[in-house]
Amino acid sequence: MSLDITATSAWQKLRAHHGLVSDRHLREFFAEDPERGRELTVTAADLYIDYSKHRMDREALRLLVEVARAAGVEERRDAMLRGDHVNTSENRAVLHTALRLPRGASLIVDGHNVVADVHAVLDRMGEFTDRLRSGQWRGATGKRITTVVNLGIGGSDLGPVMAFRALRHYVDSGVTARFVSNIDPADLVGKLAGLDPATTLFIVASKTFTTLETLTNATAARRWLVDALGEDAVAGHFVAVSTNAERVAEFGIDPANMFGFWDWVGGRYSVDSAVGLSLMCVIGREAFGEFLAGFHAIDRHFAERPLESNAPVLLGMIGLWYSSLFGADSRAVLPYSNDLGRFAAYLQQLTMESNGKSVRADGSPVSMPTGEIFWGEPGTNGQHAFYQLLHQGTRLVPADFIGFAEPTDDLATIDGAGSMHDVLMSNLFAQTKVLAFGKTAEEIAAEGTAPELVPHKVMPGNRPSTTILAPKITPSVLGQLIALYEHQVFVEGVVFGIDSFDQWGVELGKVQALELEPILTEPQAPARQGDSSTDTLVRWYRHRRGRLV
Ligand SMILES: O=P(O)(O)OC[C@H]1O[C@](O)(CO)[C@@H](O)[C@@H]1O
Repeated sequence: MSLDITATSAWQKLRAHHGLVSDRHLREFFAEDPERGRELTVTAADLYIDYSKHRMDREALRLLVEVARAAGVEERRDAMLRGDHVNTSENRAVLHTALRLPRGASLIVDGHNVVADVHAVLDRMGEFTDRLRSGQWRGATGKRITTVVNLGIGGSDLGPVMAFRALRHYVDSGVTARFVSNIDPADLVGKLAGLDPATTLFIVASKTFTTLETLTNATAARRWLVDALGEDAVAGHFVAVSTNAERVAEFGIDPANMFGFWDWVGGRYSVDSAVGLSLMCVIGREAFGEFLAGFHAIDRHFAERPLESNAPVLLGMIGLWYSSLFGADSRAVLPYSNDLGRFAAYLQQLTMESNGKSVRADGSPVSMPTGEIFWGEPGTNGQHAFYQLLHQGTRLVPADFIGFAEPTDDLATIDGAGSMHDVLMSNLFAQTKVLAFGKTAEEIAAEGTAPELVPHKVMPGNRPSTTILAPKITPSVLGQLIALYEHQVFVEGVVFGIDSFDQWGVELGKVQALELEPILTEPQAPARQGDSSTDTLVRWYRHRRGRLV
């Protein structure tokens, strides 16, 4: 039986305490507890995390930790880390943390040391990328490969594409990358534009090697290559990343050019597996090793720190405080870094595919809202778009601000005296301050504002945020940030009592799309799907495509 956390005394105490503090303002919390800005912080590897601007006192934090304990977060964490089958609906271990264990470590799962397997694949990836980057690996015409095109979707795309952008300063060898995911042909056509088949290598990345989008794009890419260079060129221009050697071979890729991983790596947890091959191609094996070391540093923090000072536990429980008790639907992720422009999109799969569930592991219905909706854009762009709602809207949107001490690029300000990066960071600090403390009607009136304008200008404040600071975007820091969110998702999932590692909800749509496709394309197919909306939409489409009989 899965535990219903809401039936525990720990939850009831938390709920009761929420009733006492939920109407209080962050201004009051800071006035009563002036040290909270210094003390409600935690350091995890290179990350400095300030969680003081949350609508809670220290007692609420204590009770949140009590709930985490009552839910069995420590036991479930340890079970995951040692390879128990915590993905119960698929009866699988969940071992993305094994992907970043250092060489020489040992983790015996079902009688087998998985760390040795992980490093064997990493070594093969390293050898391949060394050859590619040094120009030893040549295409069919003898030319060096200058572009790798990753063909994958979901977890086989979002991680590499996000990290490639974030780590653009580490692209160092004349090999660059492009990423194609969508079955919309515009994606492949757009990304192939300007590429020379002779200098292009495709990485077909698919855990299952059955995903329609990826196999369709891979087939189209193969045609593009063969049309230019002939069938014999395929071997030198296609490699695969998958757990399914049989399907890879069927597709025509030599299994010698396949980089494997295992069913205990979930797609959305796979950027640090062979799925990161495209990233390794452009940043090299050493930088990729630093990326993995960053994940591992947070894994250790998560495994070893008491819950009271455990960053993923605290942040996961704070997320739950808002989603379960304040009814907040979403969390904004606001990196003050243009290079993290795809970070929110990456987190959307991580958090929403993991925790968007309605039943607990034993099939019983959940007793609280699950799955925070993650969204966001880099600052300062978001300030000129949706921050109005964050500041004065009626919805409560907790936000994660992420910033860096050192810029990846810097330029002088208008007067030539300052640094644009300093301006960027002053915006981050200003936004968290204004969100938390706002500006009262009295303060606005005292500035001589016309009385009728005062209500429009009131900044209510009491809008919570976490601030995560790091020295610089390096491969290690990026790994740390990803692992920080991976483990938050896990913590929340344990409290919900759900299986955070399956994704049954995406299957039916795939099946129905396969059923509908011939109805859209075959003129003689009966255009009836049984419901009047789908029938009418299909008829509209067939009509516009000249296929209406
Ligand atoms: O790597 P694959 O097997 O092609 O799957 C791609 C993505 O599709 C999903 O299964 C969802 O449809 C994701 O979980 C996964 O990351």
